[in-house]
Amino acid sequence: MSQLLKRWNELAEVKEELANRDWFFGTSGNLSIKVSNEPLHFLVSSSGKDKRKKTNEDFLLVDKNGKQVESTSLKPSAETLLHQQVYNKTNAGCSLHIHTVDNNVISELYGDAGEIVFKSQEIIKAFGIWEEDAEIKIPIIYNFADIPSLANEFSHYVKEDTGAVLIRNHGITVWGKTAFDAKKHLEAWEFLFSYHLKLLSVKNVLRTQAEISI
Ligand SMILES: CSC[C@@H](O)[C@@H](O)C(=O)COP(=O)(O)O
Ligand SMILES: [Zn+2]
Repeated sequence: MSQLLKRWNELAEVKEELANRDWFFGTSGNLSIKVSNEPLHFLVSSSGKDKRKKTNEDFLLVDKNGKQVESTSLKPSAETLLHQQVYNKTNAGCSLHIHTVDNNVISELYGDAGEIVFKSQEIIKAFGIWEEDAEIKIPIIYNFADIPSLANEFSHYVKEDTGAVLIRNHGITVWGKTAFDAKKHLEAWEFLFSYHLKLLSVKNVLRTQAEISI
């Protein structure tokens, strides 16, 4: 099997899993996977498609400048520039972007602080951090409508082969050495966001109940 087909199948499998989690609301989200280093070529999702559907037009091959390698009527994701930053600046092999209600709410709650820190959660081990009471933080950047400005802001946080950035009221982009790593990190981040929001809302209910019973 060619490297291209292998990577296509790998990305298609990840896309299907994220779709099964219902993480592609209203055509949002995009995915990419590196196919070769020299020249740098990666598969990226086609723009504007319903990512829950599986078709043979789901991805197209682009180069380090985000240009189609072969002539096609398909348009690369509107956010291809962010994926380019990942492959041009690191040795990552896969980059995933999704919009969820939880990641949007977290980004709005902590957007002014510019980051959110999580600690003492077992799932932090999914990021390869094994110390007791470990901390992990994710930066939150402004959602520039102009994609080159967004990609420029995003690039300040693209330093290692794995990482993640929250874009305020937009979504999360996670990258990793492999598709397996990127998906694992994405799931761990969404777990942390969901846990945190649930904890805040339960605490709020308990506080209200305590106030009523005074
Ligand atoms: C309809 S979601 C908004 C889009 O502008 C974008 O943020 C997104 O995630 C999907 O864009 P796409 O061009 O399909 O990759
Ligand atoms: Zn998006």
